[in-house]
Formats: sequence, structure tokens, C-alpha cells
Amino acid sequence: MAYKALLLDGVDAVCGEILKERGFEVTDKGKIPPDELESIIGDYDAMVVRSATKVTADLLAKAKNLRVVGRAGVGVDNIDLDAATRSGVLVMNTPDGNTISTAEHTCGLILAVSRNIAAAVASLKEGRWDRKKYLGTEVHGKTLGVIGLGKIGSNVAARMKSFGMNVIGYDPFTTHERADEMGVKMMEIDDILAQADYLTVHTPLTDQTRGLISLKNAGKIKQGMFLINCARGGIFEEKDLPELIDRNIIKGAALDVYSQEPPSEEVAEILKHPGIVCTPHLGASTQEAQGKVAEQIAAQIADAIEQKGFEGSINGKSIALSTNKEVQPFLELAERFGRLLSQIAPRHINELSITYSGTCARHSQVITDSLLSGFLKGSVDDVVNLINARFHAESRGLKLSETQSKEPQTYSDLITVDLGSSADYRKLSATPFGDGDYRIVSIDGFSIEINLEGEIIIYRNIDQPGMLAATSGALAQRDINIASLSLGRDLKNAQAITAFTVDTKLDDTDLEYIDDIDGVNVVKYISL
Ligand SMILES: NC(=O)c1ccc[n+]([C@@H]2O[C@H](COP(=O)([O-])OP(=O)(O)OC[C@H]3O[C@@H](n4cnc5c(N)ncnc54)[C@H](O)[C@@H]3O)[C@@H](O)[C@H]2O)c1
Ligand SMILES: O=C(O)CC[C@@H](O)C(=O)O
Repeated sequence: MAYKALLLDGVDAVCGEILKERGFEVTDKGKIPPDELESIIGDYDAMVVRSATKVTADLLAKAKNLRVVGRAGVGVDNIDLDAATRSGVLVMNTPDGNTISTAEHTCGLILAVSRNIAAAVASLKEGRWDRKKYLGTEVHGKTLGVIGLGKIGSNVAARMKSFGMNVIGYDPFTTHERADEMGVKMMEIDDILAQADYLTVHTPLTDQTRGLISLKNAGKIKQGMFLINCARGGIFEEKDLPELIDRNIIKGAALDVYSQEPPSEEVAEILKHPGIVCTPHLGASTQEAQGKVAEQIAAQIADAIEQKGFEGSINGKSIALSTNKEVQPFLELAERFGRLLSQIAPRHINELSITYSGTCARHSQVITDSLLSGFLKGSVDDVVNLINARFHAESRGLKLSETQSKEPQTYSDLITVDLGSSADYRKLSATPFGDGDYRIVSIDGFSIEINLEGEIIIYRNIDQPGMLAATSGALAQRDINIASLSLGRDLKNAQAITAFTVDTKLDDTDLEYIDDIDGVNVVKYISL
């Protein structure tokens, strides 16, 4: 059956074309009201949005089949990432498809606000010839402060340098070497506020960047500065802008983005101020950018659903690693191991200690995610996968400890899980043997080999003659065929662990039969 993709927000048509080529059934709804979206989302495996659709926790709760949300663009602030992660829904974006368009729009806004382009156009169209009123400012020789020297910020810096601007910048996550390569002088934020003639922001909206410019810090701002925001609304305090202009603290502002989109009535009023140039979130609105992001997100979604790659994934670090050939056997082993553990662990287990040795230790994080997803499957009323396994483990109070062992081991790779002292079977180790061959190799110090597949019976028994005959006889009586057998012995204490794999599923009476045999105890049945 074909996967179903829902396209929203007027994403470029090439997105649907590519998804159809990749075998998807595509519905392009453009713009639809939230209640209509909630009523149809349950049918879709993937959805693609730009910035308008709000992907909320309520919407995700109704999206029973949804596996991927693709953002045709950069910012994912319209997507509830925590809720998506909790639901095991992968969120992806296209980080660079609209970089150039947004950088160019920013440069356009810098020139527009310097030369009163928008106001002069409107005035001339209204029949006036106001040459004196629209005296502008040259950017050449002025200082441009760039906050956020990532993809767009660095492209703006490069372009405005060609206009003869001196560029200074602030970005706590960019190195001085990288800034030197861009020809940008790194400074502290207050020095930038004190020196820049133009200030352009290219960061996400975070607690650190919210309200970066407001009346509160007016005293720090170089008089006559121009402000440009083509990143996210709220980085400048919108309601303070008219007063900042009227008091000549800033000369003008150019905005492409708003704290609420479309802007609230109050902000819409503010935007009428003659010192403010504004565009309705057009940074990425070029044919080229929309084509690129639509193409990229379509290919990324198809790759993700076909498990071929996870480029652009935001909440799927582990899922992205799962395509690594070196990691894959450990993920399969861990998932099966987790499912086995969940069937022998005590009911209210609150701690799992996992020890890795060998090459698997390098990938312990994703392997633990896989083990947890196996462990939690069936006990969580939700999809559990590499995206949300840790979230589900945490929310049920399961404490995890992951360690790497340097101790020499019999096996080159070993995953050992300690279920804590209250478990009947406490410490189990597993390893991959070969292609598709995954085994438990030790239980509580007993060496044993149990294939991690099918129907498994494990029990403890006294190490004395006749035990095996009794249990295999009981199974035969119940018409249950044994597929394989493994024994682990503690000669000193005359104790043993025995494991069978059998060809059919067992029921409670089958198990009681074995449990009733003298010398047999702690019988566990695991179905993988
Ligand atoms: N107007 C539009 O249509 C449009 C289009 C694309 C992107 N955007 C927005 O532009 C912004 C930048 O996009 P990008 O593609 O350059 O992203 P990016 O991730 O490449 O760059 C963001 C930079 O901000 C820096 N940063 C983060 N917190 C900071 C802080 N507190 N102070 C200073 N720097 C900080 C990061 O280190 C990074 O270098 C994003 O918010 C994005 O959503 C808007
Ligand atoms: O889809 C758009 O046009 C908005 C793009 C932009 O805000 C982004 O974050 O990529």
C-alpha cells in the first residue's frame, strides 16, 4: 500500500511530483483550517508544512499514522518538537535551501530602509514628487553588526562587505577562526550595540535573543542605528520600535517577521510608522528557494520512510545513526534483547544498567535507544521507536545507567544488562554472532547460548539426572516440538539454567506443566 503524504501551506508543486515518483499518494491541501486538518491528519504517513501550519500536540495526538513532519524551510518553531518526539514522529527541515534568498532579502531590506524605497514608491504612486523628504543614507563605510553568523548571517556579511560596509559580529557558537575567514570582527554584544550603524539579526528566537532590542536597553544602542529582522519575530520588541524611532534612538527598522503572523492588530498599527519598512515574511519566497526546499524535503521524507537516510532530521539523532552499517546488527540485537528482558523483568522495575564492551561501546547511545524501544514495546500505549524510547523510559521513571567496560571478555562485542537484585534472572549478556544471528550468551554467570528469536522457555533446575528427560517429556506430551536446547551449569552448587526454543506458542497450562516438575523453578516463557 502506498504511503500517504499531505502537503500544506502552498509548498512548491515539485514536492508532490517527487513524492509521487517515489510511490507516495499525495494530497495538496494548500491552506486549511486547524479543525479540518485535525479531522484528516489520521490518514497520513507524512506531512509537509512551511511556516503557517501549527503542528501542535493536539494535532499530533490525532495523527495516528504520522511518521514524518517535513518543514520546507529552516525554522521549526511552528512544530511542537517535544510532542513530536514523544509521539515518535520524525521532524525534518531543509537547512540551506532558502539561505541565499533570505540573505538577499535582508540586503534588500538594508538598502530599502537606508534609501526610503518603500515610502518613496508609495508617495510617487500617490502622485507626489517628494525628492527632499526621502533623503537617504549611504551604507558604504558604515558598520554592520550581524548577530548570528550562521548560514544567512555569513551570507549577508559577505554581500554587504561588497557594498563597502565594515562588518562586526556576535555568535557564541562560531569560532574566531571562522569569523576571520568571513572577514567579520567578533565582539561582545554590548560592543556591537554601541558601534553598529546597522544591526541585522540571524538567530533563532530563544530566551537569549528574545527582546534583544527594546526600550529597556535603549541606552546601549548607538544613536541613529538601523535595525533589520529577517530571522524571527520577537528578537526586537515590536511595540517599542515607534518610540525608539521617534526619540531618534534608531533611525528606522526593516522587518520581515513578526511575533505573531499575520501580525496582531496592535502590531499592524505599529507597522504603519513611516520609519518602518515591512514585508510579510518573504525572506524565503523566491521561486528558487521554494523549488529547492520543496525538492529537498520531498527527497528527505521519501528516504526517511524507506529507511535510506535521515538528512535534515531534527529530533532523530539515533534514527539517523541507524543507517550506519556498523551499527545495524547491534540495533537488531539490542531491540530483541530489550523485548526478551521486558518479558523476564519484574513488574515494577525502575532501573536498567547497561554495560557495553567492544566496538559496540562506540555507539552505546543509539544501541540503548534500540534496547529501550524493544523493552518498552507492548507496555506503552503508543508507537515506541528510536526517536521517543528515552522519553518513554524517563516518563515511566526508569533510571538508566550506561557504562563501557574495558575488562577483557570472551566475546569481541558484548552488551550486558543488569535488571537489579529483585529480578529472577538478573544479569544477562548478548552478542551478535553473524548475519542475523543474535544470542544471549550468559545469564547470572551461567554460560548459555539462546538464539534471540521465536518461542523461548528458560528455567532454573537442580543439576541432576533426569531433568532434561522430564521437561522434554512434558513438552512432548503437550505436542510441543523442541527446536533447540542450551544448558548452563554450576557444577559446584549442582545448579543449572536450561533454555529451549520451541516451534509453537505456549499457553499458561503448558508452562504449569513444566513448573510442576520437581527440581525445576523460575520458569519464564519469552515470545520474540
Ligand atoms: N525570513 C525568512 O523567510 C527566513 C528564511 C530562512 C530562515 N529564517 C530564519 O533565520 C534564522 C537564521 O537562519 P540560518 O539558516 O542562518 O540558521 P543557522 O542555524 O545557520 O544560523 C543561526 C546562527 O545563530 C547563532 N546563534 C544562536 N543563538 C545565538 C545567540 N544567542 N546569539 C548569537 N548567535 C546565536 C547560531 O550559532 C548560528 O550560527 C532562523 O531563525 C531562521 O528560522 C528566516
Ligand atoms: O516557508 C517560508 O516561506 C518561511 C521560511 C523561513 O521562515 C524559514 O525558517 O525557513
